Amino acid sequence: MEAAVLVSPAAGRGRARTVSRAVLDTLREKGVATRVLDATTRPDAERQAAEAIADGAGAVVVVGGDGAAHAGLQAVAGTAVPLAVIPAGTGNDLALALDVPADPVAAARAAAGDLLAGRVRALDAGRTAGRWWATVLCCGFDSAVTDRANRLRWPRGRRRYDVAVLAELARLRPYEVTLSLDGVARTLPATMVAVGNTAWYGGGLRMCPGADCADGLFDVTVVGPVSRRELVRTRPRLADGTHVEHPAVTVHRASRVELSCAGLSTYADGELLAPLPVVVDCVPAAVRVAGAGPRDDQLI
Ligand SMILES: Nc1ncnc2c1ncn2[C@@H]1O[C@H](COP(=O)(O)OP(=O)(O)OP(=O)(O)O)[C@@H](O)[C@H]1O
Repeated sequence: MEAAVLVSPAAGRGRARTVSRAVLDTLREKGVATRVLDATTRPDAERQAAEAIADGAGAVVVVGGDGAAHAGLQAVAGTAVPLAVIPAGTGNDLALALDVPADPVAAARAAAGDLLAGRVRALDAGRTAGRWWATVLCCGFDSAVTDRANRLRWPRGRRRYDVAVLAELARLRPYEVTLSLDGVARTLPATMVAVGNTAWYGGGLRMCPGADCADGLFDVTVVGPVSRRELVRTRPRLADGTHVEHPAVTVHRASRVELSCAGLSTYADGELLAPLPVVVDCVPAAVRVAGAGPRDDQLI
């Protein structure tokens, strides 16, 4: 078994690079041969992973956060080649949803055990504008914040997001969104719409708490019109998913979601995906995952 290994150099502010040595040692000690890819950009990572598969690699192992998993996903989705996610980013929402051990070495041990035993878990994946994604696709307030943060030249780092949040809060108004769920369309005022294949996004926020990544359906959380005060007060409830009890929030299930609204973009797995309008399809069991829980054989 040879695995192509993608290390996301910037993930977790360099943590992925730091832990990659121990991860590689663990994979090799367990008997997984490794082919380390030296991609420096995400498109490069996607291309190199696809080439490695075409060249016979039997698995793709990503070391990093959700952006790294997103890159690996483009190469493996729709194939029989398994993906293993070693959490080393800032958010790691896919690893959380898959019950991957939080410690990178433990995650590598679990991945190696599954790869060598041929044990995989099937994961549904979202397909939008020719891209695959695994966690949550969102548009509305959060995507506007990210768009604004990306446009800002100053300040840098986390504070850029704080400035963008304040600016978007100042101009908060519901978007006029046309949302179609399995062919049934409605136009409604929404602060944001989140389409969840898995529950978490944004680094541990349980946006779509009931999402099951193996049921062939998305959980769609729609946040209707809310005041600034309500938005700020309700946001902490994202940590445990109880925001869905707020009267302005509705939750739906569908396998095909169509979204349109002028001026909004969509993000999925934390990465910019496409401007609206988009069609979002849930592709059942599109990905095979190694190293995911629940497992009772932690010591393999
Ligand atoms: N193999 C790679 N090589 C270069 N760049 C990558 C690679 N994988 C991902 N990236 C890019 O690097 C950025 C950061 O990586 P990543 O998302 O993995 O870490 P993070 O942001 O720390 O974690 P998280 O997304 O879970 O919060 C991403 O936006 C992604 O586009």
